[in-house]
Amino acid sequence: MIPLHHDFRGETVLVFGAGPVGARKARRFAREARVVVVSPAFVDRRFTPEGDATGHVERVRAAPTPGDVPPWFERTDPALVVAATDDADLNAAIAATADERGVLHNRADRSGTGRRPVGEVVVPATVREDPVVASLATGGASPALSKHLRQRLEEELAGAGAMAELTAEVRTDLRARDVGPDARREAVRRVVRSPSVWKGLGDGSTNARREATAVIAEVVGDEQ
Ligand SMILES: C[C@@]1(CC(=O)O)C2=NC(=C\c3[nH]c(c(CCC(=O)O)c3CC(=O)O)Cc3[nH]c(c(CC(=O)O)c3CCC(=O)O)/C=C3\N/C(=C\2)[C@@H](CCC(=O)O)[C@]3(C)CC(=O)O)/[C@H]1CCC(=O)O
Ligand SMILES: NC(=O)c1ccc[n+]([C@@H]2O[C@H](COP(=O)([O-])OP(=O)(O)OC[C@H]3O[C@@H](n4cnc5c(N)ncnc54)[C@H](O)[C@@H]3O)[C@@H](O)[C@H]2O)c1
Repeated sequence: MIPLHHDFRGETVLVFGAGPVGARKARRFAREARVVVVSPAFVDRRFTPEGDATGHVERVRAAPTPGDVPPWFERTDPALVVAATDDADLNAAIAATADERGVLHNRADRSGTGRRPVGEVVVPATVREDPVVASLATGGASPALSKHLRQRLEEELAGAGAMAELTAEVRTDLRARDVGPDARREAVRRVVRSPSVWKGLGDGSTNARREATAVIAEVVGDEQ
């Protein structure tokens, strides 16, 4: 399986089932999308989006049968549908409806590395250091391992978002100074590898910027 990144801003994600898994997926997608969760029961779960997102999750109390599934697609026009109920037949009907309509779908009740239709997506564990995002999956083999590796990567990626922003600025500055592409590439490479810049990011962006300027000067001189 090959990971891709989707932009869900302005889109709707339709989730069936509000157990721990449905709630987790709803929080995840509410970071960007409008999320509608359909379930007969909502037991004491958190539905506020992850991170600093301001979106919200719409909860609809209903217990659709497989035959009731298509009208939900018409009502909400989803970009992605999540089947997270504890009813295998219903989850299968949700997946089949999505497949017929060419809508991306995720089945919470199916793991394993067997072949999936191309519209059936797996939700990875993610580490976010905006704008950096790392996703981990095990081809459906071991979600517990994905979670464990995600926790380990969280430490590894601390500061990566700030590094992405800093190097984007560095690239823009070097372009403005008419530094040629080879020197620019070398300077940016040295910045992302520099322990002193990473350390500076931990201490605040002014320190990081100063360290980066010193590293860049080694490549292109220090004229402004
Ligand atoms: C990564 C993560 C993302 C997320 O869901 O947000 C995610 N599962 C997470 C946690 C987790 N899931 C399970 C456990 C208990 C330990 C265990 O059994 O292993 C734990 C750990 C825990 O809860 O501590 C059990 C489980 N998972 C699936 C089944 C279905 C089945 O086999 O029937 C069952 C068994 C149900 C049963 O038998 O009872 C199915 C899927 N779970 C996936 C993703 C997809 C594969 C990703 C991959 O390729 O690795 C896939 C295929 C479909 C999908 O959901 O997209 C999230 C961690 C988020 C984080 O913390 O970072
Ligand atoms: N992907 C994962 O990480 C993962 C982890 C554990 C379990 N699972 C699988 O995913 C399924 C969901 O897990 P869970 O722990 O949240 O289960 P759960 O049993 O706690 O929740 C199931 C939810 O589905 C709802 N539901 C029942 N009938 C419905 C209907 N007709 N329409 C809409 N919603 C309906 C229930 O009210 C409940 O909110 C499990 O059955 C299991 O197979 C997946």
